[in-house]
Amino acid sequence: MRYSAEYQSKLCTADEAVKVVKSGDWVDYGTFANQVVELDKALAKRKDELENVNIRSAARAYGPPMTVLADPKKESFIFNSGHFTLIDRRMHDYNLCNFIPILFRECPSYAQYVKADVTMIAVSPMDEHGYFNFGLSNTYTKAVCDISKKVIVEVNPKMPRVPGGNSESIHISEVDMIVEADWTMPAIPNLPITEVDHKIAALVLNELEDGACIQLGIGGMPNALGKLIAQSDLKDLGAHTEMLCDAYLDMWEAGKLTGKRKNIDREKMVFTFALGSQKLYDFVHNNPAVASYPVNYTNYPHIIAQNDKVMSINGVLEVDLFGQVAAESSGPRQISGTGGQVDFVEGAYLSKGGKAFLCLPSTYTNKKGEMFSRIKPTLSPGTIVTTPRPMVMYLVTENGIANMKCKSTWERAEALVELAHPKFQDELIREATKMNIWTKTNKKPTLDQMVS
Ligand SMILES: CC(=O)SCCNC(=O)CCNC(=O)[C@H](O)C(C)(C)COP(=O)(O)OP(=O)(O)OC[C@H]1O[C@@H](n2cnc3c(N)ncnc32)[C@H](O)[C@@H]1OP(=O)(O)O
Ligand SMILES: CCCC(=O)O
Repeated sequence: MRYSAEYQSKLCTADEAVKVVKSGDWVDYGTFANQVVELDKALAKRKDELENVNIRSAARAYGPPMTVLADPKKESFIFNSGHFTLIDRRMHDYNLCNFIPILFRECPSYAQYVKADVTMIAVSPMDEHGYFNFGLSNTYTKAVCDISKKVIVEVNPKMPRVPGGNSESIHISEVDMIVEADWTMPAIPNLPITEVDHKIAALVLNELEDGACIQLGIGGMPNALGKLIAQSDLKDLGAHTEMLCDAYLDMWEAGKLTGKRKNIDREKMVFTFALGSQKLYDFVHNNPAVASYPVNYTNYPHIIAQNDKVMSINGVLEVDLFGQVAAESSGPRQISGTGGQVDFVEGAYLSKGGKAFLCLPSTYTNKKGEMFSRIKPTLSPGTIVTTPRPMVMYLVTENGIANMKCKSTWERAEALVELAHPKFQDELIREATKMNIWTKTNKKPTLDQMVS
């Protein structure tokens, strides 16, 4: 094979490869399933030789990195993440991970602001033309490799080779070192579908039409919706999404996802990362029906909007009576991230016939069994707004669906009280009255009083 001599010359052990890391370096671990395993273990072994090495990543799909476990005092390794999964969140709870606020679509362009000394990325085996495919995560991987002083790939035959629109692979000539590995891709179990998920999904289903182009976020509700769509009469749906999850497989297997009515990437399921079951990973391998693109393609609103009837369906944590949406923190506790939420809310709104749905169960029950309303008079102190109120379109709970566009603050409050759990509605009305956004009961001043 043409590139085998070059491959052999760059091939080394993980221990040899990580010698390139120096104290004070920034090391990029990439996103989701492309985060390296063997190189991380090898780097952890250098704990006593290194200090102040910052690791940058987003959305960890495995357990905590060995570099973090080996150095809980953060003398040698400081772990940073631009988006929290359960794993990043737990590390952050224990002060073992920093959060970097990002707009996911902008990540490839952050290359101009960051120091990137070493990038380590898991890839699929090299093809006959000398390319390593990024497999399950296209995201901003190529952009960070492009600016990195050294690039190390961890080649894994279990990483699917995913056809791409662009930036889905790196050529051996751009790689400094190659390490081989054989770990299993992180499979995310299908989240159980609750009755509330099912009710929310059914409300969203009512809004969908033939030819819609679907973006689904993470969680049990999108999976419920995928299953409902699979059983529905809907036809010729398309997929242009940030995350490809198992719900798309359900829709595909039911013959719903033809992509025939898409205006761009016709007949292709477009995404920037895949996260789900091994069945999903087998599905994307060498499959001409899918195309991975970098996140600055999948997530830019003006690109999203080139397809008609874009239906964006994402999860949120809390909403206040003013319609501000919190999807990433509860008080100051970072739970998730902005991710691509605002990208798709805006992209769907701009799409002809498009709709953006932000969905939440009306209540949250904490570990002590106490139940709270997720619709709050005001967001709790410290809670971060993810989608600002003028951008918000449809809000959905198990109790109903409401379009916030063009609604005044009092109309929003009324609609949100309707979406709340009945147990909390009276209290919300009392608070709305105090805040002067409940015109049903508020005594409005007379004109004389107003001008005096
Ligand atoms: C991957 C994609 O989604 S692509 C689409 C665009 N991206 C986004 O929309 C990003 C923002 N959205 C998200 O990250 C998610 O949709 C979320 C976090 C809002 C919901 O995701 P889910 O998986 O349904 O969240 P889940 O119910 O598991 O809760 C996550 C955590 O938040 C906690 N939590 C949830 N609701 C609340 C609340 N109202 N108050 C306090 N904590 C809460 C849970 O206890 C859990 O914490 P724990 O794991 O430490 O126990
Ligand atoms: C890394 C971003 C994932 C998300 O949008 O939720």
